Amino acid sequence: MCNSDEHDHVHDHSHRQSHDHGHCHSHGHEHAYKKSHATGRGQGRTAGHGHGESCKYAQGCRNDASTNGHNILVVDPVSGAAGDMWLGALVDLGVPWEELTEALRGLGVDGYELRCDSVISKGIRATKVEVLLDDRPQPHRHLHHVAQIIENSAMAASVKEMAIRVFTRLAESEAKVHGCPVEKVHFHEVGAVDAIVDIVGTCWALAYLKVEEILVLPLPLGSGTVRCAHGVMPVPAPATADLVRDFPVYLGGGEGELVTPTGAALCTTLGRPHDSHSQGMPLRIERIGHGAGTRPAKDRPNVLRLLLGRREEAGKSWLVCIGGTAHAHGHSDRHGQGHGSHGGHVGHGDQGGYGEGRGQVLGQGAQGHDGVHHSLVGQAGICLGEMQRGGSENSAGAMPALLWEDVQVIETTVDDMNPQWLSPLTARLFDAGALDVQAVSVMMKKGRLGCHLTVLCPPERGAVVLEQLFAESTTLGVRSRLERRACLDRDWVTVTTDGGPVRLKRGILGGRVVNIHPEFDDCQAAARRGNLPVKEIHRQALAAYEEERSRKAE
Ligand SMILES: O=C([S-])c1cc(C(=O)S)c[n+]([C@@H]2O[C@H](COP(=O)(O)O)[C@@H](O)[C@H]2O)c1
Ligand code: NI
Repeated sequence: MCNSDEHDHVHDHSHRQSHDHGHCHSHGHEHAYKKSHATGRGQGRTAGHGHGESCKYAQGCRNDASTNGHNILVVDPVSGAAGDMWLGALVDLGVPWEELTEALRGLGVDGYELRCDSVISKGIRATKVEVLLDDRPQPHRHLHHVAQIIENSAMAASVKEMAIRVFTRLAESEAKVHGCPVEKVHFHEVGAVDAIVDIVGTCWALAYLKVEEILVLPLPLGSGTVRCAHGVMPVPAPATADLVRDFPVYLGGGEGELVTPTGAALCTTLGRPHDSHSQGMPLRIERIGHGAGTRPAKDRPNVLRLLLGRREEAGKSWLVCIGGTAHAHGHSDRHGQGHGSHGGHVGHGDQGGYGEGRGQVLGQGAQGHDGVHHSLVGQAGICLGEMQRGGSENSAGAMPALLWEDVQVIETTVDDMNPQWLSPLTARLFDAGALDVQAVSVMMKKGRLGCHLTVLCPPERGAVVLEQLFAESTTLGVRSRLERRACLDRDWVTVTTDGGPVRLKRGILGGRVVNIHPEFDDCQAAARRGNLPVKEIHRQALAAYEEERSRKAE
């Protein structure tokens, strides 16, 4: 889809293509039992039924994000992901159709009508959104034209930014694939409207729902080939293959093209992969939406499923077991989505502070060894119940919210390492991003005195930390787990002692100082400067702080 003299093939992301989420088929879904409404451009032209009413089966809209935790959207590509499926699923979640179409009309793009139907796909009710083009000719649009359309609209700046970001990635992938500069990429006349509606509509809807984080489950890429304007292309389509780099995918999962470039651009630009770091994330599912694709469902519903929930930071938590059934101990599949870990949480209540309580596990999205998405809607093993976090977290009402974050814990035990190497090892681990390094002496087999090392690091530093651990120690293997840690807010105040300035680190909970600690390095430096014992400087620093506090209180 590059518009250049030397490279002139037409990029027809077109309604008239015959790909699987194909846009040209009238109603490929099994059975449209309620025609909700359609709306057009211009004077709010209505086609279909009941313009002005909401999709009857869509859940009531709500955009009242509460203050505790944040809104998270889990993308479950049951049968793939395409732009129209995204939009359908969001409407199904409760995004009001009238407001969405009104916002899209504000783009000033003519020549199409939008349609929203409630359909049944393999026993699952879903919302199907279609962009129906009329005969008006469409201009060729390059990335900058699309960006201009979006910029000129009255949408919120955040929506514009998101949509342009998605389009830019799409165009960059096309440029890479077709070997042309990104400015030469053009969105073919028909496909451009489709993509504009799907991408801008999706970004608008995500902002409407106040979604703050998007997690994407492994994407089934499908198989075979897809026919488009310039011939037959392999599945995944080249742009899709480029866009899903760094995201968990699996080959197959159904015949034909399951993830389109637009669907891939939305998932991978706005979301992050659901991986070991988000396993076990406490989440309360509030709404579920299904967006239907066009091709007829075969062995599973042809839907994209969106789970909208709240990632909770304190108090009651729900556990979503994604990528596994509700086993306490299970197996892991070849996609690295462990099956057992969450069951372990529920059974033992020993990780991340989640107590035993009444376990709530939603098993879904399990993948078998053949790489096929086994757990279909309707087969998902759901054993739900409320689960309380253990310990002081239960008293969420009384205790101010804490900031919870993921932390990776890496452990190893060695009995053959020169203890002198511990010091450089520790330094390297900190350089690699470790938050803490602990070493304890342990008696190991054959009566050998060894060393048990525990390294804490942010999950994203895990790989680099591991590399250093293997490079600088004699270990042949490590254990790793993801835990949750809660930290107090911190700030610094500086006081003057007889040895000079010393900073004090304060720990703050709900606006109250609950911890205060003179920084040891500062105390040591001040002690040297003032030729005083460190403990004296420590005492002076606390006294100076107390004095200042009392003075301010008066
Ligand atoms: O026509 C061209 S150049 C074309 C390129 C690509 C690449 O991956 S490159 C893909 N497609 C197909 O177009 C349809 C529509 O995709 P949307 O994302 O716009 O829905 C789809 O089948 C692509 O594989 C066309
Ligand atoms: Ni292309």
